[in-house]
Amino acid sequence: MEIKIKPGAVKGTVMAPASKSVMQRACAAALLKGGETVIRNYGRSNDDQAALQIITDLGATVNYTDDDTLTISSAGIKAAGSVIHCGESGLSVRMFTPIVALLDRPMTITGAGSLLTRPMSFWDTLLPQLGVVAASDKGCLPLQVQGPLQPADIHIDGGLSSQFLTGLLFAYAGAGASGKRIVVEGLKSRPYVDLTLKIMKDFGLPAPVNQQYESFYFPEQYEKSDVPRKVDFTVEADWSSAAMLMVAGAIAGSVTVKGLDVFSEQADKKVLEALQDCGCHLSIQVDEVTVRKNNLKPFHFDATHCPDLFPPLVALAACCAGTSVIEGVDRLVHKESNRALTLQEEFGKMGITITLQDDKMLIKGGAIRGAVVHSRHDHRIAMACAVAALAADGPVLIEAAEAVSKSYPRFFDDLESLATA
Ligand SMILES: O=C(O)C1=C[C@@H](OP(=O)(O)O)[C@@H](O)[C@H](O)C1
Ligand SMILES: C=C(OP(=O)(O)O)C(=O)O
Repeated sequence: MEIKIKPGAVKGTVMAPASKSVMQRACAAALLKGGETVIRNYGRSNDDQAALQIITDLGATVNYTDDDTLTISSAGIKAAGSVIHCGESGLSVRMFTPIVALLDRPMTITGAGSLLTRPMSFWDTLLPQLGVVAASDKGCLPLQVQGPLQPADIHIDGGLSSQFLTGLLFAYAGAGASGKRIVVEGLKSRPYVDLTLKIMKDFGLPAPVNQQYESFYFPEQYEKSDVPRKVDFTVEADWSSAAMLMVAGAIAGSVTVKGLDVFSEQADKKVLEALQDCGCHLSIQVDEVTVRKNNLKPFHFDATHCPDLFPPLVALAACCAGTSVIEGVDRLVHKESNRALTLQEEFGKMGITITLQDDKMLIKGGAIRGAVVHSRHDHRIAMACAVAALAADGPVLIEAAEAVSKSYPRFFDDLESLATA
């Protein structure tokens, strides 16, 4: 699908979509908790649908109650088939792999698109330490696993992705880990682990003690949770998607994003710091944020623990008078695309110069040219190009724009609703 974005001002209010990071975790938690779970404001992205399909294939029943609500019923993990399909979701494959390995039978875990080339060799070395026979295909999907996983004291590397740890924390809880410790070296994307722990607690799962992100300890005895067996859970709005809309406001008019929780654990809430630093008008209420255009000055931002902010912040930096610096480039290699390179190449087509220097990205703000760009099948590249197009000197045609459905299927409708001409 090709989408043409015409430059122009934006003005209006948009309700942020549900967070896929929260929705997918809620699916895992509902499966492991058992009993009935009501999920309100459920996510509709492709990644959310992948998670719902996975828990269905692991024995849960999903019923759509109304337009906003679904109910998950689970009687523990049971697989009817032997293949689990994770679509294109990195979180789903990494979170559900150790959960699938709780089963005492051979299972195949696979996926599609960019997920087929993302690194999974972590499991080849880690799962055998937990009594699981595991084999990837030369470090990639499909993965073959045969459990049951038995929690043990382990030492892992947290530098590549936090998602492996998220999966292990859920699986340890599901296996009733007691007196077991996961020691983590160099954990990145830390707020995502906070989100995991929060959702575990919301669902009454036994959560470990977080010892300064260096070790996660499952005590021998837990305080009994007072969370009822039936959980009624509302999926928060997504700060990652909202960041795109806020940047649209900062560079091209005025946008209010509603539904956001300013007390959220979500990593990408940190976008507010960059918006503050670049000098746009910012009004932050408890559940909405308004961003208005102003003369924008360059900013310096560390995205090591919130890597998904690179694409919207590159669009923002392209409109700042000077060179902005974003740190944490190493975190981008294994996303849906190699995002540092795809940002450099696609923004280059729009006349924006991006230099990669060690772990830093330098974005020289300047005139944005109308151009033909390609999403590279990466949702955040498609959205970032669309937002930057608002400030271009001519239309920007985005090829393979359907990529946005991975996280934000309504993105182009919402952007269009903000157009003033
Ligand atoms: O746990 C999550 O929901 C996510 C964690 C992050 O990945 P890494 O931990 O690999 O950085 C982020 O980039 C991804 O979009 C979602
Ligand atoms: C990297 C992302 O997601 P995942 O790793 O879950 O595929 C993303 O949404 O930008």
